[in-house]
Amino acid sequence: MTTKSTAAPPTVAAEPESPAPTAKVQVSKLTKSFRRRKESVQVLHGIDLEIVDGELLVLLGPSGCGKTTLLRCLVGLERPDGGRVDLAGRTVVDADTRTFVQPNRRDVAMVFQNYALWPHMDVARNVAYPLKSRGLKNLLSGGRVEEILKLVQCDHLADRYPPELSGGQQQRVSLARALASNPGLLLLDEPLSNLDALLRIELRAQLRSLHRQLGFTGVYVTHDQEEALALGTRVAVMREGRFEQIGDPEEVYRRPATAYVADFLGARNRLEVKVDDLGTAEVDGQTLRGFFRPGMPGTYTLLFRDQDLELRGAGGNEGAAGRSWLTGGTVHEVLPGGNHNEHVVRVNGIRFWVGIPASKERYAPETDVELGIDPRHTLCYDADGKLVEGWTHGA
Ligand SMILES: Nc1ncnc2c1ncn2[C@@H]1O[C@H](COP(=O)(O)OP(=O)(O)OP(=O)(O)O)[C@@H](O)[C@H]1O
Repeated sequence: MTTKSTAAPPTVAAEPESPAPTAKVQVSKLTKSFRRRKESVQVLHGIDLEIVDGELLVLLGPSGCGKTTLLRCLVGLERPDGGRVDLAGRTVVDADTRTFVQPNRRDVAMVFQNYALWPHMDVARNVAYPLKSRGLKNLLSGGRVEEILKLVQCDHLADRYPPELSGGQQQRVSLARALASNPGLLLLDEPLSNLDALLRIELRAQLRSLHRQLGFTGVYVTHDQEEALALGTRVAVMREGRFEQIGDPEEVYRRPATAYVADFLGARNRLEVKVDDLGTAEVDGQTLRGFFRPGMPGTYTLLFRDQDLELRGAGGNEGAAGRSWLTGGTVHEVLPGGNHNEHVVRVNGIRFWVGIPASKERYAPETDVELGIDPRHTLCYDADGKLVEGWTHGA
């Protein structure tokens, strides 16, 4: 038998505290509106953000959610209406005191989607430009241009002009130009989105190792979730000018805090369910037993990633253990892919995308199928779109 102890809990020798990392970038209550015709449209709604030294924060979100506007406020190309920005302890924006430091007086460099190199300067002069304009003579004479061009594997292009370069080479050079002066903050606005798929992946890897080697502090804008997860030391998912979730990339991917984040990170298959007190879930006239634990009646949204769903022929009994099967499905279309064949399936008018490994059976259009769902690979959200934890025995 155990008895409750009334003794004071054992004391643990205090670890010597490591100094709290200081914020390199501190943004508070940042707001920004634009005038469109006669109306004012608010694009940033009181952004609060801290970025520590060496972090590469990725801003992820759909078109129009305010990612670029936030970057432009950080570099000084937009003047915020309200709030404050401190870079390395120096206030560069403070709406209350009407402080606004011009872009060339902030220690910030930016890489643009369209490279923005000076066409009349060769590569070496493009890269040297920020060193000259900031009067960084030591870096100039110390071989910084050659060094940084070598790092981005463009040293052999030093005397070429931008129009003579491929898109990938131009973007490497613009990265070298941005990094040349060791800026306190590097901003990257969809730098890879003009490149073809293979080059994107190659440059993504190169960017990651550059970040590892140089340890720069950066903010990287993209609407590509793979890019965000591959590059970010932290990921911030934006929605209509606010942060919906900020966190470790793995955490944001595994446990999206809201249905919006889950949907944006690939959980695009959706089932609305009504659950009774015993944990029995009704899905369009079908019943799922044992999926929910008892004692949490209500209406929930279940979200699934394509690769977490399974198919089997109608009336079949095969399939992985632990799955529940929704009957009455029909394969609508199949999109063959390299590793996965995407099956578009309809069950009672609800559309699902099911990614079946290419090594497994591929179902022809019009085949009657059942859809396998597994609580261990299901995300559950309440009526407000908030993540529900501990909703199933199976997870
Ligand atoms: N100068 C401007 N004048 C008026 N509206 C603007 C201006 N700049 C941006 N906007 C509007 O602000 C909103 C946010 O734009 P922003 O470029 O920040 O979005 P985004 O998330 O970067 O989108 P994308 O991924 O398409 O670049 C959009 O609705 C856009 O039309």
